[in-house]
Amino acid sequence: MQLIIRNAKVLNENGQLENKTIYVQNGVIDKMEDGADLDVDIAAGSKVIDAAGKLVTPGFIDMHVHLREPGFEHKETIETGSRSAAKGGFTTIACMPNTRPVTDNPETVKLVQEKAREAGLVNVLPYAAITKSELGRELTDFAALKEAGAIGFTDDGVGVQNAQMMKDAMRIAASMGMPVIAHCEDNSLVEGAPVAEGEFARKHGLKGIPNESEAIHVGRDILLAEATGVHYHVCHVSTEQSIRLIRQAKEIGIHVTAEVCPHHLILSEDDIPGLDANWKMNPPLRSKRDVEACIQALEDGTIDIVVTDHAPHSAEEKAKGMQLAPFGIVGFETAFPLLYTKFVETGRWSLDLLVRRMTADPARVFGLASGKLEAGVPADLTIIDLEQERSVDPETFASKGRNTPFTDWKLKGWPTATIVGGKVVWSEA
Ligand SMILES: NC(=O)N[C@@H](CC(=O)O)C(=O)O
Ligand SMILES: [Zn+2]
Ligand SMILES: [Zn+2]
Repeated sequence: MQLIIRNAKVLNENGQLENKTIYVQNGVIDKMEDGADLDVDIAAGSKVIDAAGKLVTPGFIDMHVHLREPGFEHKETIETGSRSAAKGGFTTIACMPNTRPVTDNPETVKLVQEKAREAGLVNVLPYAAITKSELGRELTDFAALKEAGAIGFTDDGVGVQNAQMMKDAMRIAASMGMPVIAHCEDNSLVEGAPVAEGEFARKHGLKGIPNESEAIHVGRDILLAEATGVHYHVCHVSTEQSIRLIRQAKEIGIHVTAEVCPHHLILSEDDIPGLDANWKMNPPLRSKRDVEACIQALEDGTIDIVVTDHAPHSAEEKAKGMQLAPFGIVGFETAFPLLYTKFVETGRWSLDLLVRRMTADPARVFGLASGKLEAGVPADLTIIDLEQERSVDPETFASKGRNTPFTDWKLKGWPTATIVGGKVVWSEA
C-alpha cells in the first residue's frame, strides 16, 4: 500500500522550509522528492493526501504521559489517551507506571501493550516501576520487565526517597543498558504542600513546595549516575537549581538527560488566578526566574526534550480544591499550539528548534527509530496548519480529562492530521 503526501512543507537539515512530496510504502518513508509534482508511477490503490502547503513534521514523540489504564479508567483509558495524543500530533508516547495495579510486573506491561494494539492509534511505549507498587521498599524484577517490553524504569508520581535503593536500581539498569527516569522530589521538604513556595502560597495561606525538594534529588541522582554509569533522565524539570546541576553534570560527561513541560515554560505562580485546581500540578508552577531558566535550558540543550506529562483527572477530583485535588493537567491537545504561539510566533525560537525538541531529540535520547523524515524510517508524520488560529475548548478534547489551565487561550499552529506507520489515525473534520 502506497501513501503519497504532496504539497508538503518540510524542514530541511538547515532548518529551512522546502516543498516536498513524501512517498510512503508499507508504512515506511520510501522517498522524498522536491516540489509538489507527482511522480508518474502512482501505484494502483495509492492514497494521495494534498497537504496544501501545510507543515509536515516527523510525528511528535512524548516520553512522559499518563494513560491511567489499568485502574483509573474514569480518568482516561489507553484508547482515549491514544486518541488525544493523535489529535495533538503525537505518534509515539511513553506511559508512566503509576496505574492500579502499578506497572511493576510483566503482566501489566503486556496488558498495556495489548490495549494499545487494540486501540491501533499511536505507538505506546510502557515504562515499568523501579519499586514494587512505587512504595520505595523493594525493587521490581528489572530483567523480567525488560523482557516483557518495558523501555525504562521510573516511579513517576513519587520520588525514590532512599539513596541506596536508587543506587541499586541504577546499577542494575546500567548493566542491562536501560535508562532510569526520575521524578525528583524529596518528601521531607514537601509535606502536603499543594503549590510552590512563594507569593501565591503566602497570599492564600498554603504550604509551599520549595525548589530544593526537586534539586536535592537531581543532585543526589547525578552523583549516583556518575557512580553507576547509568543513563539517568530527569522528569519534568522546573527549577533553576536543578538546571544548574544538570548543566554541570553534562559538562563533565555524566550521562544525564532531561525534559520540560510546556506549562513550566509558559506559566509561573504569578499566573495562577485563584484556588482553581486546574492550576495544580507536580512539580508546581514556580517563579518567573525558574520559567526563564527552563526556557534557556531548553534552548541551549541542557534540557533535551519537551514532554507533556499529560495527567488527566476527573472534574469531580479537580473540584476538591487546591489543597485536596490531585496534581496534574492534561497536555496532548495543546502542547504544540502553545509552544508555537508563545515561542515561534513571537520570534524567540525557530520552528526548527521547537520541532526538533519534540521529535529528533526524544528519538536520540531514547534510541527510537522514528523522529526524522528520511527514507527507511517509519512513516510517523504530523500535518500542521501554522495559520489556523482558535481558542482552547476543553469540551472538544478527545481526552476524558478537561483539567487544563489554558481554557480559552487563543492559539495558532494546530495539527490537522496524524499518520502512524503510513496510516491516518486522526484527521480534522
Ligand atoms: N504531574 C502531575 O501533576 N501528576 C502526575 C504524576 C507525576 O507526573 O508526578 C499524575 O500521575 O497525575
Ligand atoms: Zn512526576
Ligand atoms: Zn508524570
